[in-house]
Amino acid sequence: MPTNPTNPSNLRHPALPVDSSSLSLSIDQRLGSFHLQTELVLPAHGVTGIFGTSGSGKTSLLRLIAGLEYPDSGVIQLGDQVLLDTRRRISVAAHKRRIGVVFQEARLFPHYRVRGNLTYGMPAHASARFDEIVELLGIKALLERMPGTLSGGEARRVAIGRALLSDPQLLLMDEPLTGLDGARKDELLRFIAQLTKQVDIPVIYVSHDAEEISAIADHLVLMKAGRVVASNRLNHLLQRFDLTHELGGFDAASILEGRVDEHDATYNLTHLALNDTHRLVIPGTSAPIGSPLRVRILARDIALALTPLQSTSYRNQLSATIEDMTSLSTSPHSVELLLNVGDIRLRARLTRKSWDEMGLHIGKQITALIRSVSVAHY
Ligand SMILES: Nc1ncnc2c1ncn2[C@@H]1O[C@H](COP(=O)(O)OP(=O)(O)OP(=O)(O)O)[C@@H](O)[C@H]1O
Repeated sequence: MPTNPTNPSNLRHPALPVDSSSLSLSIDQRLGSFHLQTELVLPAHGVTGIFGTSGSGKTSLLRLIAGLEYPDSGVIQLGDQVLLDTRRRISVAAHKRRIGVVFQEARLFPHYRVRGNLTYGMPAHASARFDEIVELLGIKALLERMPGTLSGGEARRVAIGRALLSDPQLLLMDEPLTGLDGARKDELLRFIAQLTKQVDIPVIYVSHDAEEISAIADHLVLMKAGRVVASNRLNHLLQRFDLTHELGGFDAASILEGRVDEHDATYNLTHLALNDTHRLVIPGTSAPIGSPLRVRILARDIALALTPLQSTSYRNQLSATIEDMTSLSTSPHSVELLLNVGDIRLRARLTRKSWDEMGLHIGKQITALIRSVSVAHY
């Protein structure tokens, strides 16, 4: 990779607001007829999902951050460290960026045992974390195995371990679940979601799978044709009616974070506290009491009633106010609603006929009905 670019562009890259360890970037790159023009400031903690249709520029963006590609012009800064500044002819080499990368395929060294793969590129000071990370990834029994003998999920976990042991300041994951089948994919997805909570390294997670992003991301960057359409907290973007189409693939839904309050062993249900006053009954989980849990409720899985119902199979009845409503030209039979449940926002979808017949309006108090069996948890 060149360190003295000969093509400084005349594009202006405005100063970006930088938190102590956030990632900020301003990139301009032409790849054939494709033009990546991206300005972003990403959080220093948690998982940022990069979502967009095929060819929107997700992988190109990741490769630029990793230092595997060099843009026509741009600035990339991780915390107070400038990784790239084409105008000042600064470019930190990929291997010096302290960025761990996990690709679509594990890319393990075939002639090294798992142990050798894990320690490859591990700085001496990171060796103290070897046992902890091996434990966390559940790969102790695999240490003496050759990569060719591993299952896809095992190999992916080793690749994640190798990236973590390189002592990164930032972890990039490019579709790390590609090619895994349903059960293994779910298992590794839950595992990565847990891992990102335990390891306080910011993660950028590229995927075109809405379910994966819903399970894992705190922040979402929505890309289209090389540009950032929106960048904000996942929940915030999911509430935006105007992005319903852009978030194609995401069913209109709400992501809620709660705490496990109680397990009902008789019926295998879990009670989740959403806040001081609201609870949800969801399918049973093994999550310990008090632990955080994320749930996703699809807009189409919420029904409304004017008053609480007495005899009903709906296990969840939340008192709510209609905060906003719109109709989308793509579905003229329905209306999109935003419900206010205390400090929580819920998206709901009804037929326009129900909206009219029930005399609903913005500001009206209603009861939101949610079937327990419809709630997905991660
Ligand atoms: N070296 C290159 N030369 C020409 N075009 C390129 C090059 N690299 C990428 N592109 C084009 O840039 C666009 C963005 O590619 P990129 O791989 O970043 O998209 P993506 O969002 O990751 O897609 P996918 O979800 O399919 O992996 C595509 O149209 C691709 O064909």
